[in-house]
Amino acid sequence: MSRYTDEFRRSIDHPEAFWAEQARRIPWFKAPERILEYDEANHARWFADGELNIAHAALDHHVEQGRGDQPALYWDSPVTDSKSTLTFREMRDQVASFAGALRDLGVEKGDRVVIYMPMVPEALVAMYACARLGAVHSVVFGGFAPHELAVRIEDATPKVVVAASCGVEVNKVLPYKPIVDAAIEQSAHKPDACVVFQREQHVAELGARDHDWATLVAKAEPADCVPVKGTDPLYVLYTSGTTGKPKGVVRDTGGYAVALAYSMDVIYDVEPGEVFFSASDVGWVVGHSYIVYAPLLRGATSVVYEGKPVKTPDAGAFWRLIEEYRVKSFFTAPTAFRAIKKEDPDGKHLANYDISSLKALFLAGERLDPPTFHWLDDLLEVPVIDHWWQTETGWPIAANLHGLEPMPTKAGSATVPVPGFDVQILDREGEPMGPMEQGSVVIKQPMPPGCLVGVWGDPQRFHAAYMAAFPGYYLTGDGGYIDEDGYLFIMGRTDDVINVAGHRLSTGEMEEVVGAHPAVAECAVIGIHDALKGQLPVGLVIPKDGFDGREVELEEELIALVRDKIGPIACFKQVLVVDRLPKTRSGKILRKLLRNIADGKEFGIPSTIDDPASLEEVHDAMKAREVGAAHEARQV
Ligand SMILES: CCC(=O)SCCNC(=O)CCNC(=O)[C@H](O)C(C)(C)COP(=O)(O)OP(=O)(O)OC[C@H]1O[C@@H](n2cnc3c(N)ncnc32)[C@H](O)[C@@H]1OP(=O)(O)O
Repeated sequence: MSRYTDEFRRSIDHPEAFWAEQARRIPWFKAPERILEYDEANHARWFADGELNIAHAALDHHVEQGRGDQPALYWDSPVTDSKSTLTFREMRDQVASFAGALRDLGVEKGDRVVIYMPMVPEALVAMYACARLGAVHSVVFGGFAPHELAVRIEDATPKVVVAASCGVEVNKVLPYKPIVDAAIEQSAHKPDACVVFQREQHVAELGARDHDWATLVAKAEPADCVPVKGTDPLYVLYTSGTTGKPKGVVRDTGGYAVALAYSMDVIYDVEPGEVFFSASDVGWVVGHSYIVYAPLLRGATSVVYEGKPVKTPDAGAFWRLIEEYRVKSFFTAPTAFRAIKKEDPDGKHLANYDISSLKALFLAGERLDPPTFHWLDDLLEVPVIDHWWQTETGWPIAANLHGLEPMPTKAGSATVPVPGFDVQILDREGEPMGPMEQGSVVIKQPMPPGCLVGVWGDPQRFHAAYMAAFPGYYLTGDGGYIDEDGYLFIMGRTDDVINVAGHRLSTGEMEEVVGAHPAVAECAVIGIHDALKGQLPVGLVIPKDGFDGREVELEEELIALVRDKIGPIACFKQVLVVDRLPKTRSGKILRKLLRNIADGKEFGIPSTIDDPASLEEVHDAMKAREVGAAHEARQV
């Protein structure tokens, strides 16, 4: 039996024994004795009686073990022309001081703190400071508009909001304070206080509710780590669902710490003292798991990068970082390499750098398309590893287990299920499917440690969204198949969630925004293939009777509305005005068919269609506006 097969079987056949063993990777205050339990809704709960603090495990513990002078973070910010290093000791001390400042504002165990910050070390300090107090952080990505921030503030009801005065994009400074103020204005819940970390690129004006980070910290006493239970929440991270309201994914503390520590070993193969670089953002789950928590838990150094793959200053940026910080494992989204490939198709920048420290490249956040895989595989002398996971799972579901038993790669496959994840493919009736048969990708209960334990404040939604479709299984929302060798192929979402540049977005939410425009009678937003960003949203709208404005103006207004309500990362840039939308006789818009047309695929006219002519009209409109590859679509 291979090492992988042995480990995987043990994790599935004897989960309690397997995870009790992995739990020894963590310095608990009180080691767990109750390893796996089920709550009243029959969902797994891990390490319920264990006591720990993840800030202690990731910082204080390493200082106590003699790593105090080792860098915990390398911050590299080409957009502000700055760099700095924080050792484990400095990081622990900054976290303890900021935790003291939060405590002075009344933050206690279980309170929520919303964090709206760019890729600066203080974002990580704020997250760890919450963890130190046992408070629950909820980080919101800086590319979200005030409305999105407001929805999250209203749902999480934080006592305090922590923000930076600004974010810095390639060539623009984005003041954050007006966004935070507008969000608090829109939210029914008002936090007691807002702490602002002032950046020199833009200093924010502070109001009555606001506190300056530096002033607060200067007078705060450092706070000790508050012991929390293994099952106590560490954070809430919102993710797009099929409806307008995002879901607050709740992560526990003990299971998450154990899963991350395990993954750093068996998947990413990073040892204490080595350097891990994840080019993402603290606002996404990749940032939470593999910029903030996992590297430091492992005693490794994390690179915090405030820049882009291209234009900061060029397509050699990642290679420069790998050389400069002697990065061993590097993780990013495929879209980042598509951007590099576009600017530097022959990979010429690579020749300027010594990347011999790099032992593996990991990609996730969206499907690694075979052309990008082959481009990287030809360019690099290290394994190019696609792996698949979700905000909900917090760590990889399927991967090539580089630290356990590297396997041959297959383009388009995330390789094999990670130990702990009993991945299965089910048909519509919930029956298991055979090799090569495509169906719903599900995970048989119990989910391993580290996965979501609920939707914040909404147990019903947790059950309905993930557990109800196939009792006994977690519904991933992705479709795919397993081949004869046990390799998993993820083919895309089975719902209306789209992936734009590695950002998971809801077309349903965009439809709510577009449909709220006074001139719009009906609309559909579909995700179409895009060579750079993976997918892009396109709107199709039917104006209200009597609409006498100009279509081009309506399009501009709708684009501005989505940018204003959701944010620039929605990349909503094209709207078609049509007379009718193809629907079934029961009134359901035929979105899959619309997607197929926009993607240039062959399409048939379904027998359930209400009015076949509507399809031809939309196809003509798409061709006229050069939407995607609609000109290649053929009716069969
Ligand atoms: C495995 C579990 C997961 O899936 S977790 C999610 C993993 N996903 C990721 O890590 C995301 C990967 N994508 C990226 O890092 C970026 O898209 C990369 C590839 C770097 C490209 O960035 P960029 O050129 O800015 O394009 P974009 O599509 O991201 O941005 C579109 C517009 O939004 C803006 N934006 C972006 N980030 C911010 C931010 N933090 N604050 C404010 N605005 C932001 C961009 O400037 C851009 O705006 P504009 O439309 O040009 O005005």
